[in-house]
Amino acid sequence: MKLNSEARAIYKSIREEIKKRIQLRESLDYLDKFEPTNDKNEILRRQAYFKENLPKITPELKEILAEIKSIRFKKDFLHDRLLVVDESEIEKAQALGVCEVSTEPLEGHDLILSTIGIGIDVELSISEIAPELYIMPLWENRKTLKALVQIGNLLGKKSVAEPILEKLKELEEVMKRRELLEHLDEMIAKEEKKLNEKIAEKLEKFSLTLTGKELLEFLKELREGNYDTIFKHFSEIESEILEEINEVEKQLSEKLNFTVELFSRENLYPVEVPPESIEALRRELERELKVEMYLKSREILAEIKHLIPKLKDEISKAYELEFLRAVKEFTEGFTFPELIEGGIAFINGGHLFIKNPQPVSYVVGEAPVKFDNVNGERVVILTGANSGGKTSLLELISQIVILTHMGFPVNAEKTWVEVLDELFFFKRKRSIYGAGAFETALKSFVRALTNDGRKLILIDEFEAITEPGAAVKIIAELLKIAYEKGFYVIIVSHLGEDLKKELPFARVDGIEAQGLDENLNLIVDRQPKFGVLGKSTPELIVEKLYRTKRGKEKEIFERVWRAFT
Ligand SMILES: Nc1ncnc2c1ncn2[C@@H]1O[C@H](COP(=O)(O)OP(=O)(O)OP(=O)(O)O)[C@@H](O)[C@H]1O
Repeated sequence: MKLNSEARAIYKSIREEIKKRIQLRESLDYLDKFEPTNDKNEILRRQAYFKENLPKITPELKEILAEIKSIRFKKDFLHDRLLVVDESEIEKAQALGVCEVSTEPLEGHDLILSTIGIGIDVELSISEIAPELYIMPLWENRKTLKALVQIGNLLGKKSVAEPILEKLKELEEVMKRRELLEHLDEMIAKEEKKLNEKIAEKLEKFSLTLTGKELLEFLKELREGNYDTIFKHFSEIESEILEEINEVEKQLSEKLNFTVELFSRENLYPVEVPPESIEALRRELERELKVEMYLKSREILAEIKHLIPKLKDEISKAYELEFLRAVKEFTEGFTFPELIEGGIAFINGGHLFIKNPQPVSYVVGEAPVKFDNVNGERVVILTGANSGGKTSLLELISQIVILTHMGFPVNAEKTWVEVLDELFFFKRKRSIYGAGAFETALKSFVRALTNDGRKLILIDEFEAITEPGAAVKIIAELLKIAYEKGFYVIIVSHLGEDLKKELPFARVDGIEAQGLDENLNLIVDRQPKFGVLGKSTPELIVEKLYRTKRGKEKEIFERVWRAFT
């Protein structure tokens, strides 16, 4: 379906409304599949799709879907491992491109894998050589997996994320240690500090327990060359300190699942861990964890690899579900239009961008709905009060027509729409006057009339850019052409009376102001009266000014107002 630039702007604002409700970037692509179309079957197909799927959306899905992230399995070159293969396999192994390949063991790798029995046995496949490339993205996206499980439960379809998560649990232990390794320095520094505080306390207590009597005893033993006793006394404290050190090392070993000997026994106070010992420990731990990580990943992958294509499927289904959820949120209270031939009509349509709009019903052409004073007119002149809602009505009609052609439910209680080839919306340009503006407007209006096809042409006050006399002639002639070509036209005009004389086939509708409310605001019935010329009621504006102004101005407004009464 073709839209002129102002109709396209309305389409864009509708898209924006849906877009801003979509929480996942990947779901935005679905919106592109719903461009307005003039293919009736396609519209019916889209309606069937929404009718089937929108009821599945429940409110709980919003929060769960927000957790979904795409899981990317990227190929990467792992520098920590070497693959040793036979001369004949070298090309194939290199083509995998995931790690260094050689025909003999080389120095400097944490992991040696091999097809010829030098190191851990592997086959020539990425999942055997670098299983972490699959397992790590899954591990890092556990939130997505959990969300998929929840979505599955809500929709009554078991998710493959469930067995994947179950298997990934086997990785928890290694991962915990990996995390500890990241904080190794802090952890050791903390233990070191705690230990030194404890030793300081012990030393202080010990020095207090050395009484004067004991001191004299020591001197005696010393004189007699009885060093053992003295040594025994002092070594008590030394063994207590060593015990403390052992205890701390035991705890660290348990945490890291690795025998740790860090503290120097040479210097007992303050105890110190030499930086090179920490470094050596880190290297050792890293190496061990790498091997463990590799083996566990490989084992897990062997069991879940076949589930990955299904998982990818589920994720793209989740993106689609998020699109549908946003559509459902946007179209709450909307209904599906019926596709008919011969006209466009709706009952109680609500403008999308007016807060608490008064619902409006409208018809152009023939539709299976009866309104008084309506006889299937295809050309309508919309007249009436200033700020009555004429422009807003044209916008509402565009919104309903565009949503229909997108295959969406529409913002009205009941709707009938003929499938169209083109929608034109000519907006009034308030600020541009003069020959240039007139010429441009005339050209685009004529362009809208040239080709054949099923068209709806909406025009907002064409006469504003030329003088009323000429405007009647021009508009009347153009509307005759539109009528002859079978186009639907709704034109806002203050020249309703004059145009009606020229165009017997056209209907004139009117939006009317009913008076002023207690705050002197215009009370307008936004529902146009069919077949009735709408008065523009400037006397109400005059009355408002007379009632709100003071002094000399008030007197003048009063005189003008009296002229109406
Ligand atoms: N159905 C409605 N319900 C509530 N408010 C509405 C409705 N239609 C229009 N309005 C409000 O009325 C005001 C005037 O609307 P609009 O500009 O469409 O009137 P208009 O008849 O085109 O005015 P003008 O004669 O100045 O061109 C706007 O503020 C709009 O939000």
